[in-house]
Amino acid sequence: MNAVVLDHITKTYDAGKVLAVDDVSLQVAAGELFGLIGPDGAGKTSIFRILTTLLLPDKGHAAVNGLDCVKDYKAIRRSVGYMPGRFSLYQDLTVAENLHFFATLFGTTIEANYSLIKDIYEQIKPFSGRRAGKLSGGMKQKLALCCALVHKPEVLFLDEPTTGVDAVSRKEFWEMLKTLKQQGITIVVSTPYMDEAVLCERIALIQDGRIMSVDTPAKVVAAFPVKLYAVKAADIYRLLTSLRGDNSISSCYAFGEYVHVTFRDEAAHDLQAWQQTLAAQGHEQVEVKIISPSIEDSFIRLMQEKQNAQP
Ligand SMILES: Nc1ncnc2c1ncn2[C@@H]1O[C@H](COP(=O)(O)OP(=O)(O)OP(=O)(O)O)[C@@H](O)[C@H]1O
Repeated sequence: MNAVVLDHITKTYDAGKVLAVDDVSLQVAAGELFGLIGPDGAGKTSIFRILTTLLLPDKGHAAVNGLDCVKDYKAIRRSVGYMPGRFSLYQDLTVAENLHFFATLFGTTIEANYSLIKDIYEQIKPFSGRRAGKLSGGMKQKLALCCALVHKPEVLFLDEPTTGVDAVSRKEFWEMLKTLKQQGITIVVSTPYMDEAVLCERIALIQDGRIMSVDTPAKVVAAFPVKLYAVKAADIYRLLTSLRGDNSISSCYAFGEYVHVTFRDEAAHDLQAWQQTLAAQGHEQVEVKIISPSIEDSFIRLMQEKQNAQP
């Protein structure tokens, strides 16, 4: 069964002036760890708010566990956990008080479902008397996750849970999600970090309210239609400027210390000859290689294809 269904969902704001979600359809299977991947303003929060019954769509239907997000909102609210992008915690309440508060809201107790949160809560238990406002980002994130889990939800919605959190806490967080998944919970998580996409079973790449691709991370990357090259030189800015002036190049963008390049034609490009051409143009310490695309490369490619398709 599908745990989450979006069927041609559209959402606008400001009397239709802002199109936040544009005819989105997708399904998440029960027990899946599904990622909604896209930059700020892509429409991720709007989708989460529709699925958690906090926002009405303009058009389309949405369902969670077979329940309609409009008609069955009360039943959905009981059966889902939601960790909003900006922390949902009460800053003046302590760690223990926050957790107790959320348990009481759902008519349960911390003890009733303690096995589900135990591994996560044990990590913040030494600070149980500390006010939430005085916790580090990583600890707030763990507490917010415990609060979203305390009523044992069947589906967990996590909106950018790792934004603003340090690298170690991010890694730990994804480990926790894997454990929760093993316990049968369906997880829908959004992130602007493309490197986190590979940690999901399936992903939807979203931009300007539209889904550009839905598949496993491996298949999204495998669908990259052309060869991808990485070029570097001592002066990366100068290199980028001269590559942008080359008509045979279809796309080029800075990517870490390299520039990623695709060509208009798929003829074999002699790496050595290209390196020599760039050196003859005055570029120093030139390095050219063929690379495998990442999710971010796929995202950029799909975005460009979308832009090119626009009239
Ligand atoms: N209440 C609102 N009124 C007007 N415009 C809004 C409102 N909420 C969101 N928007 C706009 O709708 C679009 C989608 O926003 P949304 O918050 O759903 O995206 P997001 O991917 O979650 O990004 P972010 O991480 O920045 O929240 C953006 O252009 C945003 O500015």
